[in-house]
Amino acid sequence: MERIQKHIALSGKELALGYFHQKVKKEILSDLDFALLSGELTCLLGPNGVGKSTLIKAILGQIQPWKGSIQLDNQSISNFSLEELAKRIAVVLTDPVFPGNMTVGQLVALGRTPHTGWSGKLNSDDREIVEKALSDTNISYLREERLSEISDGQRQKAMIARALAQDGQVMILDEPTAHLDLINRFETMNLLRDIAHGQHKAILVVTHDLDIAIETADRFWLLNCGTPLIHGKPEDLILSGKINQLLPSDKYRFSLSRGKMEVENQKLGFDIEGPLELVFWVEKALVKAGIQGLDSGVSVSKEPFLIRYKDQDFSTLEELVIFLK
Ligand SMILES: Nc1ncnc2c1ncn2[C@@H]1O[C@H](COP(=O)(O)OP(=O)(O)OP(=O)(O)O)[C@@H](O)[C@H]1O
Repeated sequence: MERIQKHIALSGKELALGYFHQKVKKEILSDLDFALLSGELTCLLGPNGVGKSTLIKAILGQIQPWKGSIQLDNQSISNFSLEELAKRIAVVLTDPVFPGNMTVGQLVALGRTPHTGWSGKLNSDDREIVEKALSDTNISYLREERLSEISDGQRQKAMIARALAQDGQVMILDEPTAHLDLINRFETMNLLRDIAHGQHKAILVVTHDLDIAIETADRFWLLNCGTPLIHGKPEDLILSGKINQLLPSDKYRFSLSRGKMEVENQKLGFDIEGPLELVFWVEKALVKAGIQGLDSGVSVSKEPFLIRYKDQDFSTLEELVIFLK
């Protein structure tokens, strides 16, 4: 099989990261290795407080590793000034503060700041890059709109356009879908994947949005307390069961057939017969209603949808639950 050699844009080796809290050393991440590949959308997932933002801060040069090193294009990031890093790594943080009266065009133009210096004066190349960033994110029509007068989804696209205008090889986004509805969450992540693939950028997204990440990411990094970073294609991590690393307890499980986390259902004291996909939802409704034991089984059929219990037919689960209670 031909092996495709991927370009490692950013890597970390044997990293130890942490903080001093009242002069006491508090190590958050130990012995951490990672490699962020160009041309891919990578999602970093892990529970609250595990150290995802801490890792991002280290990549951005805001905190220094206690041990190990981070390499950007095979050079230690400690060799780069913060200005140089800003030219190469664009970042989109969760709750950025920009004046509401700033226009989308002005925000995206700010992405050129690391290249223009203090003057902020754009030359024709800069203007072209800003226009391209607006058009790549499909928001050219918003150029003159004020940030306070556009939707959360549009503002997130504008933030991504600003990061694109920065024209770095690496883009890092901290929870870019946090305030968005389902469709905008998909759109944002699909846009990021298109950018990673089309412009060969290495994109790292910190997210708690497992469903959308499974649909869109090329690679997962799973971070958990005290264990090495697990990485791989989402589908490989699901099939190998490594995805369960994200689960806090046995109460939850990752359903292979449904592709998402589920609460482990208590075992019912009766049978439900019928097509599997219908049985699943009948079981869910009965468990939620606290119905665990019945005198006889339940059957469910499709077309017409009917639930039968003791010779009686119900056309909705609501009717069945009312009857059983
Ligand atoms: N400036 C700081 N000084 C001391 N401890 C800190 C500091 N910032 C974060 N921490 C601690 O580091 C740990 C990791 O925090 P971090 O914000 O990196 O987690 P996270 O994985 O990004 O969490 P979340 O998913 O909630 O955003 C937490 O225990 C936090 O309290």
